[in-house]
Parts: sequence; structure tokens; C-alpha cells
Amino acid sequence: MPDNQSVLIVVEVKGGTPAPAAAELFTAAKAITADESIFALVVGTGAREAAVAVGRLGAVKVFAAEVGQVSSDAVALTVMPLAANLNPKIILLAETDLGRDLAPMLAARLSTAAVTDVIAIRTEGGSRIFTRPVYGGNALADFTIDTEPQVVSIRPKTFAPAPANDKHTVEILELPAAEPLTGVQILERVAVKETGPKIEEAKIVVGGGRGLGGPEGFAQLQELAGLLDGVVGASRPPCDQGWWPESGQIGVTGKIIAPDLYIAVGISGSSQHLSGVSGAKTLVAINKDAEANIFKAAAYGVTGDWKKVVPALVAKVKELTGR
Ligand SMILES: Cc1cc2nc3c(=O)[nH]c(=O)nc-3n(C[C@H](O)[C@H](O)[C@H](O)COP(=O)(O)OP(=O)(O)OC[C@H]3O[C@@H](n4cnc5c(N)ncnc54)[C@H](O)[C@@H]3O)c2cc1C
Repeated sequence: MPDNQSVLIVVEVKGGTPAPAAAELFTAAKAITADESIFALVVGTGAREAAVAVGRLGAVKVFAAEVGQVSSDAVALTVMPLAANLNPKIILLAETDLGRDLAPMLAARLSTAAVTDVIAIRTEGGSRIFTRPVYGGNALADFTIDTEPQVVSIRPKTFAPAPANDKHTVEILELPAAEPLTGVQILERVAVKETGPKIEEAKIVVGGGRGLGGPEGFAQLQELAGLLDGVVGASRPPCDQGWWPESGQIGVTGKIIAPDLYIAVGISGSSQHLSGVSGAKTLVAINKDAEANIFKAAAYGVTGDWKKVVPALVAKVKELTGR
């Protein structure tokens, strides 16, 4: 049995491809423990295939569990016997739909505690301290967990992805997937139609808010985003109103994004929205209200009606790019 300095990373996989946040979890794990104490559980479809790629990120051993329908319940039941065997000090998950659900479930079943949506980890006086945003992103709070394993879900893009080492030899063990025990049954999965890059991975995002006044405004944002090879997203009101798909909502209850450039159009800059874009390298705001909170977060701002500003921006980008 490995010593209790070990870290167990849980990686979701679809069709043999590990979730993008997997490599980031390895960077977090390497900051906590030595490489020979890092273990990974790869769970989902094509787990065996993905286990090799995951192992190359730096795991000493990878456990692969083939699960057709990934649910937090099935993953928790797969992790539990593994945790009993490995006795890890910490279990790391990504703060995704699965991780958000899985972390508290796992902590309860392992009689320990979880901290979710972690954006920083540090050690002070021998205690590991986990920082996460609270009150809709208006404050940061520090947590410690006195019991083990400490269950921690990490916000995507918090850590840089660990590089893969193709020479790293990986021991892979296949695990039987657990059957969910609760009454929860997944009856159907409907894939969201996505064209172009995912909003969480896009380098340029153009976000539309209530100030657009209706779904028509989003067509203009799509034109701008298309010219910049970017993706369109939205604050919560346009998604609630059905002007833009819910899958494109940015913010504390939507997607957390960290693009190189975020252009916020007709968005006031609520804390719930801003906490989803705090990782953006450059924020540009277009708003007709010079006092709008979004300008406090913006590196560049245009005070004006988007109906005039966006077409002018589109025309300028066309002129500069020849598109
Ligand atoms: C628990 C909870 C969770 C939430 N989660 C989220 C979340 O994940 N994401 C999120 O976005 N919100 C979230 N919200 C909602 C949030 O509090 C705000 O209500 C929301 O972000 C406001 O969206 P908005 O900026 O588009 O709209 P508004 O606040 O109404 O702002 C519209 C802006 O458009 C500007 N405008 C109007 N017309 C024009 C024009 N012609 N040209 C230029 N500018 C114009 C206005 O000056 C204004 O600043 C949450 C709220 C709660 C309580």
C-alpha cells in the first residue's frame, strides 16, 4: 500500500478522450506531492484507451473503469473501494458538472469533507489551505479539512496543464465499474449542438447581455466572433429569456471562461457574471452607461449604444483582416 502522501486524481473520459482539465489536475497534484505518489482513476467511455494518455501526465499507476453512462453515483461507488485501498491524502476532481456533484457525495460516503470550486492551494503551518470564491465571487474564503481523504474540486483553468511525457511508463489496471445504487437513472442524453470551439476553451469570447434587447442582437455578435475566430456567450438574462442557449451562459451558475480576450456587450458587470470571466486576460466592455460596473473590470471600454459600436467594430475588423 502506498504511503498516505498519495493523491488520487479522478478523470472523466468520453470516447477515449480525457476531459481537458485532467492535465491541470496533475499540475495541482505535483504541487502537493511527489510524482511517485500520484494515482489516477480514469472513468467513462474509452477509459482503457485514455489511461495511457493520462498516465503520461505523471501518474505512477492509472486505474481504468469503463462506464457507459457516467453518473456521479457510479463514479463515487467506483472511487470508494479504490480510496479504501490507496488511502490517499487527497482526492482531486475538476469543478465540472460531474465534479460539482461528485465531490460532496464522495466526501459524505467517505466520512470526510469537500471543498469545491478551489482556485488556489497553499500550505501554512503544516495545514493545506484551499481558497474558493464565496458570495457570488465578491469574497474569497480559505478552508482546511481536518479529515482524510480531503476531497477537492478545482476550477478549470486555475492551473496550467501539466506537459505529457511520452517516455513515462504507466502501469494500468482495469477496474470493474460500479452500478449506481440510488434511484437515479439516466434515461436519455441530448447532445448540445456545438459548432467551433467550446466556450471554456475559446481564446476569444464575445458575450451578450440584456442590453442587446432581444435575440436579434446575437446575430451581430456572431458575425463579430466569427471574424475573430471566437465564440459567443451570454450573461444569464439572455439565456433565461431564450435569446441564447443556456449552455452558453457565463458566470457563477454558468461556464467559467479564461479567454485571451473577452468582449462584453450590453452587460452591466454583476459579481455573478464577473466571477465567470475573472480569468480573461483582457476584458473589453461596450455599454451605453458610463457608470456600469463592467468598466471597473475592463482594460478597454467603449461608452455607447452597441447598435452603433458593434457594426463599426465589425467593419474595422473586416478592413484590418481583409475578411
Ligand atoms: C444565485 C444567482 C446566480 C446568478 N448567476 C449568474 C451567472 O452565472 N451569470 C450571469 O451573467 N448572471 C448571473 N446572475 C444574474 C446577475 O445577478 C445579473 O442579474 C446578471 O448578470 C445581469 O445580466 P446583464 O448584465 O446582461 O443585465 P443587466 O444588469 O440588466 O445589464 C444590462 C446592461 O446593458 C446596458 N445596455 C442597455 N442597452 C444598451 C445598449 N443599447 N448598448 C449598450 N449597452 C446597453 C445597460 O447599461 C446595462 O449595464 C445570477 C444571480 C443570482 C441571484
